[in-house]
Amino acid sequence: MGFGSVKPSSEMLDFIRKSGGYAVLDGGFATELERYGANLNDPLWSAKCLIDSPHLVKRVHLDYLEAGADIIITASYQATIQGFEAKGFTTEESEALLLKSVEIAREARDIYYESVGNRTNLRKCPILVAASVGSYGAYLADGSEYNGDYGEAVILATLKEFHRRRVQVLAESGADLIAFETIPNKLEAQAYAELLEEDDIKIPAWFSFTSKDGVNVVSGDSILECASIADSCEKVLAVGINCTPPRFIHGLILSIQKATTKPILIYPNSGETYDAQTKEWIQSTGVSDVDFVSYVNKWHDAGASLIGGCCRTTPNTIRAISKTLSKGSAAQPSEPVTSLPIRYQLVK
Ligand code: MET
Ligand SMILES: [Zn+2]
Repeated sequence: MGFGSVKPSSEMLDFIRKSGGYAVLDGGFATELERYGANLNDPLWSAKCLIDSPHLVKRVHLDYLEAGADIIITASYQATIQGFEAKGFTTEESEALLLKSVEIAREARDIYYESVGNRTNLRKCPILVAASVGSYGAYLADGSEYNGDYGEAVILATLKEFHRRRVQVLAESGADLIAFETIPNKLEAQAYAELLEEDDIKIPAWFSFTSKDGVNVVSGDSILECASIADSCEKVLAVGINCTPPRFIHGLILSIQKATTKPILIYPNSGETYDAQTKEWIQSTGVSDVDFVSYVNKWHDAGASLIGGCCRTTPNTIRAISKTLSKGSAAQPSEPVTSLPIRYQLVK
């Protein structure tokens, strides 16, 4: 199934409609890897497991699929060619590791489909694999993805150059879409939008920003301006917020709606705060799964249609979100989708 001349955002709306009015995203990926014993204290963070424990990456994808995720996000958040090269990998090996992140997610999806067997017919929609692209700040691994402060030396061209090859490789990887996650500022959103257009990227993308005050994105740039950049880019199929405390989500959904009619995605963290110095989450401020899930129908009613969790959320959170939305949603799938996952193809 190809997009033809149809806009990605309307294709996503169709996907959501077929899913019964919403789709469930997965939850914290690195969090789960750590729960399985992975040590992520490394500049590559979760991407380190692509090198030393791919079996855990597959396991975590499967856990989220079993918990009810309709869209799974690859372990490439902090996987960059520059980061792998710094570890001594060649450019070719680094690109192969990026591809591997998508291969593992696709394998997990195949295993899941096989495991549910005939019950696949009961699925409301195909499962999508979203190739994660974390921000430049995530590569720096100094916490600047949470303040968006890259200094004056980093200009639009720097960010485009930094991300270009990685985006090209992931676009040809067999993923269904690219998930630009935890975008901390306007400049990086602009860089992604220009790359998507100039490099004739053949798969669509979502733009997901991060906020720490519920008003602006973490750099202080206006969420309205950020969402407008996403709105203007035809290859962007959904716009939203991730890795942001649950208490800010409702207001941010209302703000994003002022800038775009594209589907809105939200996958908040647990509400705990990340300490970039100690590289630890401060536990005391978080909300429990029960509290988290109590917001979910409110977010859906406010207009979010793609809902999941980010750091410190778990398969239990996703299971609870899936259950809550299925109870709260009056809409039923309008038609069963029995085919294997669609591969989005943009034809210019
Ligand atoms: N998808 C990524 C993960 O769950 C997002 C991290 S946000 C810092 O690990
Ligand atoms: Zn996160």
